[in-house]
Amino acid sequence: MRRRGTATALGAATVLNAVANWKGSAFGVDLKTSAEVVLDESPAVKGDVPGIDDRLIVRSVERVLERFGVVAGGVVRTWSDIPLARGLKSSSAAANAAVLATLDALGEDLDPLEATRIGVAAARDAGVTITGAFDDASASMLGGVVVTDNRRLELLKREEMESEVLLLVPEEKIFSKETDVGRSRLLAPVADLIFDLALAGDYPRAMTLNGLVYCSALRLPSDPIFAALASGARSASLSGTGPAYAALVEDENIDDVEAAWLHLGGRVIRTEVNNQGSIRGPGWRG
Ligand SMILES: Nc1ncnc2c1ncn2[C@@H]1O[C@H](COP(=O)(O)OP(=O)(O)OP(=O)(O)O)[C@@H](O)[C@H]1O
Ligand SMILES: O=C(O)C1=C[C@@H](O)[C@@H](O)[C@H](O)C1
Repeated sequence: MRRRGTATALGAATVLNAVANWKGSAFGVDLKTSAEVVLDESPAVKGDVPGIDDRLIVRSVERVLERFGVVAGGVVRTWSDIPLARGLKSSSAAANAAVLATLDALGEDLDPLEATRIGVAAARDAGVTITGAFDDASASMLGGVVVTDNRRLELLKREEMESEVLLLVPEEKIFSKETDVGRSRLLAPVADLIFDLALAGDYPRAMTLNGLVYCSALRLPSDPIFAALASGARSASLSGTGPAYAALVEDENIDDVEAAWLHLGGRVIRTEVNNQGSIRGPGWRG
């Protein structure tokens, strides 16, 4: 038996970080991770991604095999243009791509949210997340903007959103598992208010408030948020646990926001909200 499967999943950016109160909101962006899974009769699943801890993608493949009662080994590989450990959901995209590529190899189908929950369980197994990050995983899988309850693994809302997106990506890496959970959770009552804004569909205001609150909790600079707003961005926030920032920007202001952010150091990526979501089968491959 030798079966090969492929898939491509999205990066995402934050409207509301769920670490404070387990409720989160995020939107898919046009950055991608592709995975290839080759299943065979070898005794174990192995990762082949030089320089990256492969436990997350190996567990993602293993959990899909367990779900279908298949005994197999093999290899999982990924290619990505999502900067790692910056808050842009590289882990959610890697897990989703590995899950979908395994389904592709097996010729099996799962409801997209069930597939997402398998990736979240693998992220917990691999210890790369605080809440399971079902918000990020759903945005990566479904595209558009989502609002979720990460404790109950429930999708509360999803809608399409049209916007250009700018990302400021500092050099430094911050792994989600190392975030300051204690300081974040002190702000849970404020996060509840941001959640109400997100659930009401007021994503820009929710996002900017989230950014100010989490920059303060995590002792990260809020200057990129003010610089983006001063240059005409509709909203800006720290993304996830940082250190990257995301802004929703109208076409005519993109050059100004990009110039303001370039002054702050780091890389600026121009992208847009992706409403299509992750796809199974051959696609983009970095
Ligand atoms: N392309 C990839 N292939 C395999 N594993 C990956 C890949 N990208 C990320 N990962 C896994 O995800 C881990 C990083 O997860 P982490 O949550 O810290 O970063 P992030 O998802 O980019 O940030 P955030 O969750 O704040 O958006 C890596 O250590 C690795 O285990
Ligand atoms: O690890 C986690 O549980 C999370 C990490 C960040 O990406 C957050 O944005 C997300 O809401 C939750």
